[in-house]
Amino acid sequence: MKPRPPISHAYRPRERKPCVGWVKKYFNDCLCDLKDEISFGCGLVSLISWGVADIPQVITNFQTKSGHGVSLTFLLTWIVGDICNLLGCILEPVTLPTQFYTALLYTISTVVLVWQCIYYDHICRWWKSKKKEPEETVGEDAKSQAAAPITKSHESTISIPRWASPSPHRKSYYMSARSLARSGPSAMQLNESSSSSDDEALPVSSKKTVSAQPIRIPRSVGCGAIAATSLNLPYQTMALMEGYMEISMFKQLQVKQDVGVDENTYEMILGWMMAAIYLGGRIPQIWLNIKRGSVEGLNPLMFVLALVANIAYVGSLFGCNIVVRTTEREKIKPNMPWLLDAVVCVALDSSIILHYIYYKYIKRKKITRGGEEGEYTEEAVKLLLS
Ligand SMILES: NC(=[NH2+])NCCC[C@H](N)C(=O)O
Repeated sequence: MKPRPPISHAYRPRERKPCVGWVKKYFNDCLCDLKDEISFGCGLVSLISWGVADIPQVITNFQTKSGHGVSLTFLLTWIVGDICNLLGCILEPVTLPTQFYTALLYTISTVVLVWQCIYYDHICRWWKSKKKEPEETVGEDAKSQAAAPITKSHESTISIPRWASPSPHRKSYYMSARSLARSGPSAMQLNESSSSSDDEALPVSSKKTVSAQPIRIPRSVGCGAIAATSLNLPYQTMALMEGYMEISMFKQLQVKQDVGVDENTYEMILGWMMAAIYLGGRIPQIWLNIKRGSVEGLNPLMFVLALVANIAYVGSLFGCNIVVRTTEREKIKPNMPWLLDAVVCVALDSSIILHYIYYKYIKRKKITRGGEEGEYTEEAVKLLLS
């Protein structure tokens, strides 16, 4: 391990202003010039974007009572990547508090999202198929009664519910750019009913039938879980903030005891693992969209927010840590996994957003134009837009 550069000299020449009180207090960071402020601002944008990124998808899932629009494999890779990232934050002696909080925030929100998808797509289905069995028996009895010639029509009709759902920087010592950069990034669109090309391919009559018979799933469970998680979050976060402050003090001590910065092998392994997992995770989502030829149930805002968060993360890295704060080229190397991850994620998220635009607007227009009669087309448009 290379000896850590003397902490106290790292940024002192650039210190011109006193630290900003709340930044010092809550983020344990000191902004001494405009570049620091830009960097911190980018980190903050990234933190906020990540903090809310999953909410649109959570809302869409709640509205559709399904998580089929988003790939569960993609979300699970996010969680695995997040765990690597959190471990990296804890191991890294010079991690910024913004990084740690961001990582914690998106891990929690992604856990909520995954839980919701599993709940709607697996637990609910299983539970309803269990309930369905006795009801089907009743339905068969009803059918045989209906077949009897004397039975009146209104008595014979027993509707059987279909339960199956459709589917930085530290002034006191050298700071790794990764700290800010890690505060990463996804988008959502509130109240948008997503209509897939699968739906679009359906004849109008069958679409009407589907919309006339909404699948009813009790909301209380999903609501309760989300509310409970959200209510608990501030308290958990406060406790974690306190915990983090302690860890960070301990880490500062470590730094002073000349712990190496650049060549933390475990951190690098975790960093590259995290980057590979995050990047690989987009593939199942892209594949799902292509396979279905549809973006039904997917909230694009999640990816728009991820895009903003990743761009802001790169901005915070380049804006201050790597280019400005650190002049030594070799300091870029340890931050490469985070930098590469954010840059490639921007490209992949852009492609997912383009997919969304294609399936939602361009492909839909083509289908609409393909209508046989004016009336049919208009009606189809209304249904598709609804
Ligand atoms: N659960 C999360 N949102 N994790 C953040 C992932 C960050 C990573 N750069 C990505 O865009 O995939």
